[in-house]
Amino acid sequence: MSLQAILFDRSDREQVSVKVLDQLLLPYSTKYIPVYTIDDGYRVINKMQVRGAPAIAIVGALSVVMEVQLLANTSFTKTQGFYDVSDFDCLRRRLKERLSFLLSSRPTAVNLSNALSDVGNLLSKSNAFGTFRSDLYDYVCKLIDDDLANNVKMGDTGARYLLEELEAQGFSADFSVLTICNTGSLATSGYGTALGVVRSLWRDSQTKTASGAENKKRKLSKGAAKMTLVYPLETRPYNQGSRLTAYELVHDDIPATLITDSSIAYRIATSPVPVKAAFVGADRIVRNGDTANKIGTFQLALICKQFGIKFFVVAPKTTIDNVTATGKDIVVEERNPSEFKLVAGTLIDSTNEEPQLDGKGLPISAKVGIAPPQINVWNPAFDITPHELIDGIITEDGVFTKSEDGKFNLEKLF
Ligand SMILES: CSC[C@H]1O[C@H](OP(=O)(O)O)[C@H](O)[C@@H]1O
Repeated sequence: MSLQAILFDRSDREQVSVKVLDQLLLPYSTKYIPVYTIDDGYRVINKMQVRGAPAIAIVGALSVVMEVQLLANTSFTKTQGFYDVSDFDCLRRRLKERLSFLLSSRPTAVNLSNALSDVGNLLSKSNAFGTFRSDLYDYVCKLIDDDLANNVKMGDTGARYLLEELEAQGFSADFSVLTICNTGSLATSGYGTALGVVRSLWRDSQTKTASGAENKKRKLSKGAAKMTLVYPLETRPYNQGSRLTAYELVHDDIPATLITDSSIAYRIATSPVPVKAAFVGADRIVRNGDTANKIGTFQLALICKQFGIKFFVVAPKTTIDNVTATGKDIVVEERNPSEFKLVAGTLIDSTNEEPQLDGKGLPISAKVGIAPPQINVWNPAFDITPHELIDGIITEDGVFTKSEDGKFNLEKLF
């Protein structure tokens, strides 16, 4: 059973419900927060209780579904004055304002913007509330289902691509890979993007180790190279690599060693199992291939270049920004200084390293200061990796590499 960031009960399309896993409490507490309105959606996205570009887009769109569901409830509409439900044109205008508000929750990841612009288009073309509500429900279900299917496809495609490259180089031993940020089940509707490739590589190594014809059939490549170790980087903000990616790797029993972002070069130089690739996610890929991703990705790409290690971006087409020409025009979100100066986590008993529990038996959350409160802080959530440092962009439509002039041709994705 994979970890689930979003619980969407769609068994009755007239009465759906949405809950979001509070990722700020992981890995010690599992608590789901109900989402009833666009304000709830804004809050969980903005506070980073839900994270990951695809998951943010899904939760944003689901919060619109929930607010629209409320608007179909007469006992609710009778007691509010915010929406004029008697006139669909007025309702449409109000909902469009609400979409702009929701979009401001996190500006860099393009998936939310793409999804809300699709929802806006549905609104524009609908001429009755009922049709809009129904089209919206169908749209969100497809967004969720496509995301999962595309992740599995990207995972296998990326893994096969690397394994075939290694085979072509005559490399047939065990290897390790690097990954940054949170790109797994918790960041998507399941399986993950960059972590999806890691999952596929691990499945392939297990089938190579196991015997039997059935296992042989499931191998992704003929070669003998096997991924036996993953290095997730701890990753800011909120150390999402250690809280979320490490948690998923432990959950799936994939051998992993967590490292700090500042130890990449030394780890590559000294790893007992050679590092053969880095797989990273993306929050926005623009027309020339420049990619916004979690802060630290750019330095990871530079170090990989120095060591001759392949660097791949893994993202679905919902992460493509087909309007912006280059990375210079991407707006990079800056987080609150307190997210850097204070560390939030679970109180741990230092004698046995077990979480300390409150009267109800629940882990106690705590914040501790790790910097002088007066210090100025620069805390960008993302950086931009120039396309020159990217060897391949893995999408559900295949692996895109650069032509001889050093340029990506991503036209097919636009
Ligand atoms: C499939 S994840 C894409 C992207 O989302 C993460 O951002 P955040 O956790 O801040 O929402 C991270 O940068 C990933 O690469």
